[in-house]
Amino acid sequence: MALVEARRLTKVFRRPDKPPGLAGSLRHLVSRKYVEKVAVDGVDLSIEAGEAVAYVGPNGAGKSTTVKLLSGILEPTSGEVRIDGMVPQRERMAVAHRIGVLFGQRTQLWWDLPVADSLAVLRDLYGVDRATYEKRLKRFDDVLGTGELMAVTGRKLSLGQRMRADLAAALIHGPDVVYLDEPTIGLDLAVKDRVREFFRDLRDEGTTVMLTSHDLADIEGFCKRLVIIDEGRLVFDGDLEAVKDEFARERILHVSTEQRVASDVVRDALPGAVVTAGETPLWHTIRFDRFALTAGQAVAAVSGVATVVDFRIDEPGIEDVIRRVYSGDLLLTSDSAL
Ligand SMILES: Nc1ncnc2c1ncn2[C@@H]1O[C@H](COP(=O)(O)OP(=O)(O)OP(=O)(O)O)[C@@H](O)[C@H]1O
Repeated sequence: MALVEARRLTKVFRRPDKPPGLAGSLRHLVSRKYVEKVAVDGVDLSIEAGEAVAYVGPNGAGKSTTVKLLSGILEPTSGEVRIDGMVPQRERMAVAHRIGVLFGQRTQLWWDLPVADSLAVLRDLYGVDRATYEKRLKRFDDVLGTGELMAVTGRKLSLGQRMRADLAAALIHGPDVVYLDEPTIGLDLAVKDRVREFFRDLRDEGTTVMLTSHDLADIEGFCKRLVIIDEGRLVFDGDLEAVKDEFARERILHVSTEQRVASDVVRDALPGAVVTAGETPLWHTIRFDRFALTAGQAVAAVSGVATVVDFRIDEPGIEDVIRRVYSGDLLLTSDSAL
């Protein structure tokens, strides 16, 4: 059995449908109406030990709700979750020892306590022995620079400091499954880099990671598997590189020539490609289907009409893949990835 298993996982939220104002509140008192929101809709997901999975989707797609269901914070409306065979909603303490959760938008540090005290409370709660605790603190300090934050109270931390301290709090008990929900949101680039490096270390040590992020740079080079959710349903579950290869067919070649050549001339040399003017009059941008043409053939074709001085090729990014899934271009069916 996989380390993390969700079967037909569903969460329906019910909230009062209350007309605005006092009159509306009074009316709601006598005739209560509710609206239902299906936040997670029949999600099946299996994550093996050691996998790093990217969980992406547009705003309101159901990502955070899934993470809350997988960690036992929320009770599913139907379906079930198992973490190493245990149901997190029932075996709370046993599962809490195995998982770490970081919500980028919310802290789990105590507002009025110095970070050191928050971490010590968590240490005692999880029964982490002193030597292991000190070793982990040192490591967090080495990679995340948390040492300088120890004496600062939760409320005084800047966002970047808060995230680093929260990561330490999420991992102080050495969980083997970690859910990271928007872990780099609002961080400056230097802190992002440190945090990403830390995630790579975690993954390389065999920690199972599920990462939710709108910042696709968090995902590239970190997660092998991509899971996409939209309106509560999984619309894609597969290998990130494979899907990039299969669906991001377009290659973009930027080429500069010694002499000016009209785009039409280049276009005639490259039937099927889309040729537009580049960043300077000596550059052209050529979009082509990589299954129809190789980059070498494209460069050779331009060389036939002018002397090529320089070129570069843009690889398709994960943004392309996700954009295509959202636009319905990349439709997944039961006999493809899902
Ligand atoms: N406690 C709640 N009560 C009612 N509706 C909720 C609750 N929590 C989430 N929702 C709704 O469920 C849907 C999914 O929300 P969720 O936060 O899981 O999305 P998300 O994919 O994490 O979005 P984002 O990327 O914006 O954080 C949204 O329509 C949201 O408004």
